[in-house]
Amino acid sequence: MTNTSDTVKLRIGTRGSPLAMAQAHEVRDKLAKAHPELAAEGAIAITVITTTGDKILDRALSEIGGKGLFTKEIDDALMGGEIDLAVHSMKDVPTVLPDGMILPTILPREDVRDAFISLKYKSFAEMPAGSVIGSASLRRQAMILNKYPDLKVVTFRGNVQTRLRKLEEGQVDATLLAMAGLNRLNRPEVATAAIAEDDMLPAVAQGAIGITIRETDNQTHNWLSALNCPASAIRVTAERAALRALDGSCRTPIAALAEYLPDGRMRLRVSIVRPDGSERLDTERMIDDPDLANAAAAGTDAGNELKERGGSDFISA
Ligand SMILES: NCc1[nH]cc(CCC(=O)O)c1CC(=O)O
Repeated sequence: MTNTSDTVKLRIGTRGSPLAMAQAHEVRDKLAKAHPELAAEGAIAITVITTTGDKILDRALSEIGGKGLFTKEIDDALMGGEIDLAVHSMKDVPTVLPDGMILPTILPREDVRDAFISLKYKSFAEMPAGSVIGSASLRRQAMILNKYPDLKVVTFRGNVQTRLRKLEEGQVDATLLAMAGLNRLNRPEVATAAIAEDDMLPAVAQGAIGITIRETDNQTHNWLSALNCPASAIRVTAERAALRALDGSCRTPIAALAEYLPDGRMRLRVSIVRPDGSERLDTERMIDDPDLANAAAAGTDAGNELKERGGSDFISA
């Protein structure tokens, strides 16, 4: 008699979107490769969990409000013991984790840039005044309006297929997605161009995948240690510390990017933008000998500086 539940050694929880599924499979494959005891067919189960963010498709995420739109239901399954680890796009993970949960693993980070996608134009600069760009991200909308005040932005959600159809129908002239997502879906050709970080600073942790587990689960923790990328973890830690410092402000568009320089130092850039694009504040920190602790300290410091400079007016606008 074969009973699959006997053979399952590890249960991965994930959202069901094509991108989330690709990420979960990547983690399963890496674990199976690193640990012979997980390599047998069926040793790692993948459980799909629907989140609030997956159910509400007709509104901007900022409008639905609250934190953890893509994580809450998965957190509950993890803490309730229905799954042993959860794979997340770190961009969607709130900066404060529920009690008893840890984030021991960040995979090697993908391309951090946003993709410009249009059937008519090669870049924002080519677009005539009044052209319409669809995005559900307050950060992308605000960054576009800040740099190109003559362009129009509208709220626009959906997967790659839906967006391409809407572009073809002419509902919008361009849309944006993360390069990382397109690459993981094996659809890099969908990007008309990658937008340089200087032109559009990415979201905190864009392009990074993180894995959460129960704090007490040493078995899973040990299995995962082979998968962590320390450099990516330090970068994400710096950016998330900045976000956490600014957090009361969940409607303020925030962007941040930590990068290693050729000399080994880390450069952290953080920006906040008014939703209508009318004002933008930037700051930067250089981190010598970056590690998790000094990256977090630099991020907190940068976030606090912007919070102070922006004041309550900017932050809750
Ligand atoms: N919920 C949106 C989301 N969360 C993570 C990604 C992309 C992948 C990544 O940044 O790691 C996306 C889609 C997008 O912005 O295009």
